[in-house]
Amino acid sequence: MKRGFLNSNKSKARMGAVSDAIHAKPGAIPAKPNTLPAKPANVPAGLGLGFGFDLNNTETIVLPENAGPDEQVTVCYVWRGSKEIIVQKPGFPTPMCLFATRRIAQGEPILAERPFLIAIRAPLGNMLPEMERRMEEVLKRMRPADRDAFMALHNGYTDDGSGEIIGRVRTNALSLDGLVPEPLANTVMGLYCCVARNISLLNNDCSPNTASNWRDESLSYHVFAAREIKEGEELTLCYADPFDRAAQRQATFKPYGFVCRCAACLDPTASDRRRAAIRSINIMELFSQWVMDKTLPGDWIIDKCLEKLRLIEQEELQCEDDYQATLMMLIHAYICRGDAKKASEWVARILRCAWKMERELEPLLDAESSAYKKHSLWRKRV
Ligand SMILES: C[S@@+](CC[C@H](N)C(=O)[O-])C[C@H]1O[C@@H](n2cnc3c(N)ncnc32)[C@H](O)[C@@H]1O
Repeated sequence: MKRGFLNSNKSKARMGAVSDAIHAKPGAIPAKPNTLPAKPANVPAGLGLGFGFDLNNTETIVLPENAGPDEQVTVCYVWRGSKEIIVQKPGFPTPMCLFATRRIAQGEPILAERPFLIAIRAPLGNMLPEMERRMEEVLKRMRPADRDAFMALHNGYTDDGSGEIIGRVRTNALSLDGLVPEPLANTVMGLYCCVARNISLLNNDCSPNTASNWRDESLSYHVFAAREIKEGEELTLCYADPFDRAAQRQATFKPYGFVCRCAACLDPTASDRRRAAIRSINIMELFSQWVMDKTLPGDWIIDKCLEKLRLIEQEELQCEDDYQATLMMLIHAYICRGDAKKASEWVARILRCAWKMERELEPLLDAESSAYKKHSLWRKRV
């Protein structure tokens, strides 16, 4: 999960769930890519690229439409067509779950929340005043308590013409994959962001201790512990791409009005070197090479994976896709070697990445499972 501009059971249970292991205090988010419905939603004629950034093709909707008075709702300022994408999702609106946790182990759910606002990512430049005016109308659709909570959020964009609302969105929004009608998806207009009461309070750390995913079917963000979180540790996410160099990340944080003093930013030379090394180890390519080239030692790819994993853990970047992808290659490597016992140990590790929801791997938890012998990679490299 990244900040929007950079990169929650009936009644109370639907409101979003905050683990009792966390506490929100003043000054204290590609999610799994969403799939579009099999049948494309009805998109009004004229909503296409040729029409450019035409705000007349937008609408304000409140979802779920028939929410009870104590159910969290989201005011969405979106392109026409997104409403159909959302309401046609199988299971929508799925009730959210309550989590009760104390010790925060890797993969434990911490917070599930339906945002109070989803909006088109604000355009820059001369569109800002028009966007701000439209957002004033959007805010009128929010419940008073949500509006108050929104306006109480920090605004770091006070001197770039953003306005009070757009400024708060830009400071606090998390980006959201999907939900954009087909003609606009994969364009500069094809990105939404959302603001939520609790998740928007997460501060930045370039080695964040949370990872999250967005679930269309409940219109909610879910935050998990990306690694073991100690008692008293602040919960964080990264507002920038953590693989950017430290200087580049600081430039990204500038409009937010802070200088990051996390461990990676305080020792940028060593950290930049390790982060570059993580990215330089293309584990998928190396895996293909190892499967084809039988002259390479049997444990060659395993050493590469372990090296990458060591660097990721040193930089505390378990929230990043590289971590889970490396664990997956280790599992594949052991399956290729016909070692179900070792593979199952790494399956147990990857299943702790609960934010990734790799449920199809569950049968491989049991080293005796017949799923191993049926696997397409079984004993491919013995
Ligand atoms: C999304 S808000 C986070 C919640 C905010 N701390 C608050 O009190 O509302 C983003 C703002 O928090 C502050 N912030 C976030 N991460 C920070 C950090 N690592 N160091 C200092 N300030 C930070 C900055 O003022 C930033 O504009």
